[in-house]
Amino acid sequence: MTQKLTIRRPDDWHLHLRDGDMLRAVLPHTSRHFARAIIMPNLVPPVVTANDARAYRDRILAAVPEGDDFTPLMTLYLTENTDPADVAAAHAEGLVKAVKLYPAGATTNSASGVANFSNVSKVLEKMAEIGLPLCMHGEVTDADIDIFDRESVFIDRVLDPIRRDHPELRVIMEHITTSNAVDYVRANDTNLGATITTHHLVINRNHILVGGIKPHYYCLPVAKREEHRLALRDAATSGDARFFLGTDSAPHTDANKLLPCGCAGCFTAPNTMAILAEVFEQDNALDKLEAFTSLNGPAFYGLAPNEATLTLSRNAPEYPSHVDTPEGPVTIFDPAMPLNWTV
Ligand SMILES: NC(=O)N[C@@H](CC(=O)O)C(=O)O
Ligand SMILES: [Zn+2]
Ligand SMILES: [Zn+2]
Repeated sequence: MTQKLTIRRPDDWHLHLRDGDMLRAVLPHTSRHFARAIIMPNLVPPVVTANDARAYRDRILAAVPEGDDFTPLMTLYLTENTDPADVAAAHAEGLVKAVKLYPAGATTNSASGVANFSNVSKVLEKMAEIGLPLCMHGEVTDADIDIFDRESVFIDRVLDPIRRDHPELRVIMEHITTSNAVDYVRANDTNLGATITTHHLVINRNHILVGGIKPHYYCLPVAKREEHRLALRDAATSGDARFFLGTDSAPHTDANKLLPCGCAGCFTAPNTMAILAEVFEQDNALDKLEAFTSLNGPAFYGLAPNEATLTLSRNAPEYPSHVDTPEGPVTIFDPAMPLNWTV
């Protein structure tokens, strides 16, 4: 039995760090294990312009604990008023690594997102031309579409048309949750990748709803049926370079989670690597963990993998149930299974 596993230091290709006190409280849980992360721009107000991204990057860098080596990879929040020239300048100076598309109203802080996709075609054209990837929260928001179908409908109605209009555009389907998304990625070999979260490899919708409602398992896109979780497991552990880790670690205080209308998001930064080692071992794929966490993502983004390494050893990890922040406690994702690997 493998007792130790050394892999290149991982990166997180989808991360929410928030701002201010929350940023300072949660960032160390990422920078301890991860060398880089794609930083989501859904602050209030959102990170829309190159100037916003520069200022946010500097606040993140100021919060990195001494001794940790962490590089935030910034993104811009796409709005219908986004200026293609501002995006191109931010890319040219190396400031941003992607632009993020939120359908208006789809998720946390997405009110400024895109309602009419034809209004962003000039920006997408520019991004295709300069090779700047588009990260997508892939869910439609139509009231008449069932929440469990919103990802698969998005693929047909939004994603596929955008890719046909802009075949050179590099697209990342973020936090995929369905076999439909896995199949779509597998059927397209150019300019398309997908991130998969830690929690969607572990939970299905029963975890949220059986035996009482479990707000800490509520995130968006919402977890689906078991067959979809198994499809995600198969994709993540296959070594297929189009699939890579984006934790979507999304801290909300317990006070904001445990409400009649609670926030969506799972906070997985502290125990993600321990959980993933468990998941990959269960699927006899420990040898594919490095590809998923440390190789496929950089390759898609055209970056070199990290030189530094991270070692996991066979020991039950110890971590608290929550992280204290000045805004209140933030509960750490409970994988609901014993874990046997420690970083
Ligand atoms: N995933 C979530 O459930 N929540 C994210 C937003 C997002 O990634 O959609 C958040 O910012 O809280
Ligand atoms: Zn999202
Ligand atoms: Zn997210």
